[in-house]
Amino acid sequence: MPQKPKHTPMMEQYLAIKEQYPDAFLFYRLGDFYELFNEDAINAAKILEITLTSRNKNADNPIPMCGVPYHAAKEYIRKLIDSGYKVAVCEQMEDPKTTKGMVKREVVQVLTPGTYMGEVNGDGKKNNYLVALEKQGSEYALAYTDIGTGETRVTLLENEDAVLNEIQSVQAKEVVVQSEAQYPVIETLETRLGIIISRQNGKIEDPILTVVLEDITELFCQDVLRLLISYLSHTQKRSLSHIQKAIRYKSDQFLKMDTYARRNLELTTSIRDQQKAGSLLWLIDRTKTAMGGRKLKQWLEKPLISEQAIRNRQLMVQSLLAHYFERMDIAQALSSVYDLERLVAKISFGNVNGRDLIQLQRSLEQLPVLRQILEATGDSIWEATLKQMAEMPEVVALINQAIVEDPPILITDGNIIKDGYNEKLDQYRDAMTNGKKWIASLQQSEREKTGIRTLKIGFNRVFGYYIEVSKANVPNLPEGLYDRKQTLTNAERFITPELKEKEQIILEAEEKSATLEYELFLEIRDQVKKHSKQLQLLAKCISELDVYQSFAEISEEKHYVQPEISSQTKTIHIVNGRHPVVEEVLGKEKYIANNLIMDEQNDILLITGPNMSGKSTYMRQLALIVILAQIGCNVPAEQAELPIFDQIFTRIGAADDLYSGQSTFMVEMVETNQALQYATDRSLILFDEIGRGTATFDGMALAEAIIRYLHGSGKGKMLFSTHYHELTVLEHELSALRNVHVGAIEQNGELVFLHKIMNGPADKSYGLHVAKLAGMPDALLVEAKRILERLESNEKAPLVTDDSQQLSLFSASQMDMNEKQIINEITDFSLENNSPLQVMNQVNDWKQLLKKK
Ligand SMILES: Nc1ncnc2c1ncn2[C@@H]1O[C@H](COP(=O)(O)OP(=O)(O)OP(=O)(O)O)[C@@H](O)[C@H]1O
Repeated sequence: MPQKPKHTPMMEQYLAIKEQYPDAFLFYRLGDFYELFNEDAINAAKILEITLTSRNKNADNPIPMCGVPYHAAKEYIRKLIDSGYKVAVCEQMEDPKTTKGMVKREVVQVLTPGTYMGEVNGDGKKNNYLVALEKQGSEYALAYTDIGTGETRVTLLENEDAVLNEIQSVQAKEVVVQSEAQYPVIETLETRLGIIISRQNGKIEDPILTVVLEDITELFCQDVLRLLISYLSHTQKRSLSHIQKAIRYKSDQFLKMDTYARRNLELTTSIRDQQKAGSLLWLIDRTKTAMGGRKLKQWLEKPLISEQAIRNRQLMVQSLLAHYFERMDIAQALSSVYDLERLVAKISFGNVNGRDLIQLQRSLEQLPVLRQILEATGDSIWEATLKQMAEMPEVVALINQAIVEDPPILITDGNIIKDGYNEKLDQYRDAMTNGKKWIASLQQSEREKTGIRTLKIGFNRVFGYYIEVSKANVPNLPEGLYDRKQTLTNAERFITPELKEKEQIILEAEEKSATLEYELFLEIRDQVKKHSKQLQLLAKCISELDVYQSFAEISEEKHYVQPEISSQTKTIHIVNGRHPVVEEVLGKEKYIANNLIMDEQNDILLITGPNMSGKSTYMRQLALIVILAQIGCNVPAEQAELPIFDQIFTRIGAADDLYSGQSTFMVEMVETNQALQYATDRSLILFDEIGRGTATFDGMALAEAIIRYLHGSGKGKMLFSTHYHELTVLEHELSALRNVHVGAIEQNGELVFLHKIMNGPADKSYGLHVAKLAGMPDALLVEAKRILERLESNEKAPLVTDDSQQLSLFSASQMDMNEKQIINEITDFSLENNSPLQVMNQVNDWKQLLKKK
């Protein structure tokens, strides 16, 4: 049997630890470096662009190796996490200087994309959620938490679509499942959406679980939370005390939008580059704190459907709108508030430093100010907020008394604690200062004593304090005055017993004071930690207040109005509505506001109009107004009356499905089908040019069939834009359908888009106008016009319901040229512009033509 290559004891230790963390890069601490070996080293060297070397270069099996200095490790770890990997940090648990044999090492934390607390990319206005998922029968339980804020939620979902939707809506990078779990959605998450799947045995006990499960009664929800906490416990290996009790939510408590809709409507990122710029969030975000920014994003992703809850938010916004100066003061006070949520997490996680505590103090100092302002409004709606915004004077006082104004980043180096806070520390400091003063005065007294004006006192790490006399002056020293310590080329160094005694006092005091400061700091931290729950509640209040003032600010600046919302009505009545983002980009003067009126009976608006005239903008405008209304913000319109919608379905624009690589037409059909299946009488459906992705007849047939299917099906309100003018005749037949069009006129030979929505179907020949403007040959345009007219005369009846249409079209092509010409001329012939005599002559011409046949 071949012998296994023998490893050094260190490698044995490394391999044993690595075996426990197969899916993470193991950062193995070796002195001042973290080293990586084997596969880890090969891969990390590539990703981190660092040199790959090897251990035992000359041996038969050199071990690939690379390393990063410990003080720079943070950046490297961040890079790996950012690229979707995990990192297990393995530290030396003993001091190598005082340990005989192998130093004990342990993994102290596993950093993963879903649990990373540092900022990966962004401005802190984004949550980083870790999701846990379980399946039982056909049902799923899903829980998530942001370890940086402790916020935790759990829900039950009934199918795979709902799971994918929820996970994408919280933008999770990592999903935890049970160790042995195997079901299709896991594969979809991993391969199609590129989400990291982590496997975990859900049985690790952690004291925080009791808190997390406090309000959760359903066993299945408890299970998935247990899995979530197990994973956190396994990876973080430290106090999770800031994780909050889980909130059970149901997805039907919020306005539902699937991933497509959210993406199409560009709520939090633009379609073009997936960045915040150009999105609705980008436009309306006037929050002053990072936690306010996160709250706004959460609200935008989950608009409300409860009339009462929406009205509540509206009241807060109106109160702030009515009190301009108070609002300005609030905004200013909020600008001095730091990220309380993250500070609490850091405090309980144990990685808080002096600066963080100063930030906490500064934030808390704004509380009385904020309370005073809210009270000054005299509005009773702030009562609940005021109750929750408890001031914490003892925390402020503690930090104020204990921590210096500008503490260092490290908590082990001293200079954090203020003078006067702790007697012992003051004594050490006195000893240090007095000792140093004594030494400083020593130089003067010794110079006087010896008459050597160049004598000086110095300090080095090896010998401590010494008296230095130049070689030339040494003979002038009285014999036996000092003890000789060191000889240099040009000087001699001496010490005295008294000097050494003082030195001892200083060094001891220095060491003791650093240790004491560290201990005191930990005590203070624990003191503050006791207020975690209160601080979290405060963070919630402040972040909401921040969103309200943000709503008020944008509403005032952009002249948005408070919409009248009601779950009773089915009428949409928007006067001079605008698309908030397009308006912002174009400038208010250039944007043409439009009404959108759909009464109880009118369920479908069929929108026609030339390309680029503004059909999809008009449709998106409605969706964005609805969403703004349901998050409690004012809306871009002069007046708005809206029902409360439960879901928004969209099929808009040409956003290819980049994630799944499906064809555009397939995506179109998938999206359309979602609406057909799941829409209710309270849903909003936006269909933009359904059928465009396939052949004309296919497309038109599908479009008409979809309209017919939804008409009278009681599936809410639908806006349907189309190029197929043929569909406009449906208005005669379908009572709940109404035609509108986007106006355009020809002016000085140019087609001018009015961007104005008008009643009735569009004029049909814009396509030809555009072709003419593009300079196509006249002959071709004449021919196109003839063909168009022929098609139109053949297709007055809707296609799908009349199979013979295809036939009559076919027979039309069998006609001879003369007949076709006559029919075209008859169609073109204007009775109004010809005298009776001219008409008779013309008819005669046609008869002659027919005879020639
Ligand atoms: N109400 C408006 N006021 C001013 N400009 C507008 C308005 N609506 C749209 N536009 C401008 O017209 C452009 C085209 O709008 P949109 O994409 O909505 O047209 P469309 O009719 O849906 O086009 P297509 O049929 O090619 O999809 C927009 O980018 C915008 O610049």
